[in-house]
Amino acid sequence: MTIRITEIFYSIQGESGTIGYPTVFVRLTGCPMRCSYCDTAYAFHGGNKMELADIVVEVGKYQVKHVCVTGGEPLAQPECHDLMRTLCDAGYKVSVETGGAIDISQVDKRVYIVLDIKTPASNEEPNNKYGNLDHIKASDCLKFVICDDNDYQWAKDFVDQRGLTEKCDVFFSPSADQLSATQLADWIIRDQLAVRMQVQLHKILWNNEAGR
Ligand SMILES: C[S@@+](CC[C@H](N)C(=O)[O-])C[C@H]1O[C@@H](n2cnc3c(N)ncnc32)[C@H](O)[C@@H]1O
Ligand SMILES: Nc1nc2[nH]cc(C(=O)O)c2c(=O)[nH]1
Ligand code: SF4
Ligand SMILES: [Mg+2]
Repeated sequence: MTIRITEIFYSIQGESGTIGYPTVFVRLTGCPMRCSYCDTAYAFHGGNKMELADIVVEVGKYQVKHVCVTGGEPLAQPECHDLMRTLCDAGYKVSVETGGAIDISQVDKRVYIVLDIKTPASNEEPNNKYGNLDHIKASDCLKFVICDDNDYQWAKDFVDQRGLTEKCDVFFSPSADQLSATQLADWIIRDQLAVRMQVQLHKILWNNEAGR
């Protein structure tokens, strides 16, 4: 079984609930979406087909507990499920970053799902598969990348109306170079939201899109 891979690298997790852990990133190639702010457009095309067994060998070169399966859109390749299952079986703590346009119901229950809900300014909000919310575990998380004040209001209302902070962690993150982190923090405090503020740690540390 082969999977198209853009890169496998070791860094510090810069996002979501596992932020700060040394992590191996497996970045799958290809994405059906085109978010306005996407910092990973280099993963839309290209990459190399790799055997699942060779991916596991590459990950095994690092002394690490955490593996983050990302992209592109990792779930766009159905073989991603075999990869995640194999990594879980090997004892890794596996997370998957998904943009929410593809069904998550078949994701292995041991995997920590980071489900991005696309906002209006991403231009991909119509592609959110809202049925995915029914498959989120209490240990998973939801994430909103906020581009402007309209996105903030939209995300706030979305979370409020569905009581999402009662369901799992909810992250609000500013779109890099588009919305100031301080502005987003001020809005969250003003409205006393029960969400978790997040900035991409790797961009602070290395000022690049991946941190590798
Ligand atoms: C590159 S995506 C890959 C996984 C999946 N396609 C998704 O969108 O969740 C990983 C994460 O980076 C976030 N991201 C991409 N570009 C960003 C930017 N310019 N500022 C902040 N977060 C960004 C995405 O919203 C997503 O949560
Ligand atoms: N350091 C680092 N942390 C990350 N967390 C999620 C990433 C992603 O691109 O999905 C990412 C990434 O690209 N680099
Ligand atoms: S879904 Fe993820 S990889 Fe695809 S365009 Fe949006 S941020 Fe980029
Ligand atoms: Mg990234």
